Amino acid sequence: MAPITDIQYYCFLFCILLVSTLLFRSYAKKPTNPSTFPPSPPSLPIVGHLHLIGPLLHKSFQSLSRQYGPLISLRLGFSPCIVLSSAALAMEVFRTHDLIFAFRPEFASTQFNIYNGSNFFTAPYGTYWRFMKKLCMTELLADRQLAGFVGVKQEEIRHFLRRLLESSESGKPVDVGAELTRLTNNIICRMAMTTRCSGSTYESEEVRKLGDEIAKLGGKLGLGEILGPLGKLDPFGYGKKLRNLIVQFDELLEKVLREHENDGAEGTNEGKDLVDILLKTSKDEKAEYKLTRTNIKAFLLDIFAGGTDTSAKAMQWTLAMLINHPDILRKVRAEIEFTVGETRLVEESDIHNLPYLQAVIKETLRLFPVLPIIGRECTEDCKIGGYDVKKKSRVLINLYAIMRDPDSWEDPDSFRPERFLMKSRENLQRQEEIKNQSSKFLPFGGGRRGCPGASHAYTIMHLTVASMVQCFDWVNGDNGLTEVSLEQGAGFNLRMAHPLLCFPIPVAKLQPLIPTVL
Ligand code: HEM
Repeated sequence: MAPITDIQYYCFLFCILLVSTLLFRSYAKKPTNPSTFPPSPPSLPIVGHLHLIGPLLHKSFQSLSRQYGPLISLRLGFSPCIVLSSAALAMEVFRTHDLIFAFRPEFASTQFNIYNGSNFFTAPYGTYWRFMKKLCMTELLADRQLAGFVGVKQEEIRHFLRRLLESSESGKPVDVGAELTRLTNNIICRMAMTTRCSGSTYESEEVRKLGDEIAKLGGKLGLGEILGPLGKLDPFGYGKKLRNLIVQFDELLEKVLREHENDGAEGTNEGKDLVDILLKTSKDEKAEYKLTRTNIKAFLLDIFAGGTDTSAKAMQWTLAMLINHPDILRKVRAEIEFTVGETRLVEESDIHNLPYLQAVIKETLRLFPVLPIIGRECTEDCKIGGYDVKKKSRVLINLYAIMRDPDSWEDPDSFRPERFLMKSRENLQRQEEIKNQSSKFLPFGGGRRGCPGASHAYTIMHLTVASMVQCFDWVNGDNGLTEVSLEQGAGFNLRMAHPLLCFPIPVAKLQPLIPTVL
């Protein structure tokens, strides 16, 4: 069958909506007391509010919330949802009602996942989720465990710098996004399984590619959500493709698990990778939850699909902002030069002495949260912002709007890393302001379902961006323009609309430090 175009896809979705909504409306009941429910913009009979939504969902939600308030009720085709766009309301979800909102909505696409029901990301709040969360925080993604991978991260960043240097020698621009994705994938892959794959890089490379494709297809399938239950019909076969990819992923992981089992995973966790820890836990008869083989593979899929592309995209935005703000790039470099000197490459242990670099990363995540919207579902009726929210409502939290809200942030659309810095002589009011940032700076979500990989993501972003700035000057490779286009691409992730192509120019005195052979 010839590949379908996006236009055909949208037309098809529209036709199905037209027919099915007419049927649905004849059965649907109106709420008994609509006035206590969140306000809703005027809707059309068939598409609901779809006509108000552009290709950038987070931006469309942001402009609707500016018009109708920070809590609105929408219907996107067949999908009703409540959209929340202020820090105060997010805190009601993450703090006041954290427990009843510790669930994720069920998406039609999950039925194409052969691990459905075993993933950590989508798991309902219950024994399995609590067990995995604890395992993440105390072992898998605990600082102690991550510290054991300092060498892996350093080595992979050296490889990355080497590749940049080779590109600069070839005179061709580098696709920065592709290189960063390769870097973050390689790091996660080695952390998860490479202690046993080091002899044959085939599995790790394949797992990396599949994880990447699965994440992309998952995003595409999300579009079918507007069909509601009809999305399950999988009109264009994306679901089938997704299932096939996960089956391939599964076969590779089986091989990796068997290799690990043959080598044995006894003793302490020291020097062990994530698969070792997961296998050891699955054999623990006294564990509060009996981890299955499918749980292990589903968790690995979660961290490949959710933990690599995210950091890579955030770093692309950071570099773009630094190219567009050369004065800020100079400050980051000066800080590195002052702290690290010019005789060695920056290391993980230097990061805590680089507050300005940290502020730059935070400011980028504030302006460009790579997961701009997060979904939660409540298990009980509750009140948010004084409005009634019904049990099982799908609540979408617009992190993008929250972190650009003029009521929370001064000059919200400007890139000003200084807002995250506190000087020792700062007045009390400013100290209080910085302390309060945690309730409105939410790139990793919040509450008990907040991202467990934040600490790892920060380390990778700090170290990589510091290395890129320390070793190279960056010139935009797009048609000789000085500034990088900050246009956002369509999709569920906040990505750049155009590939970030750049010429890395090595800083002469540091070039000899980039290893030629690793
Ligand atoms: C810049 C990088 C990253 C960003 C911006 C990010 C952001 C997020 C966000 C917004 C959520 C949803 C939180 C919520 O519902 O409140 C999330 C969940 C999650 N993230 Fe990340 N993430 C990043 C990197 C990572 C990494 C490196 C890993 C793993 C190594 C990871 C693993 C997860 C997992 C497993 C969940 C699901 C947690 C749950 O449902 O309990 N993330 N992330």
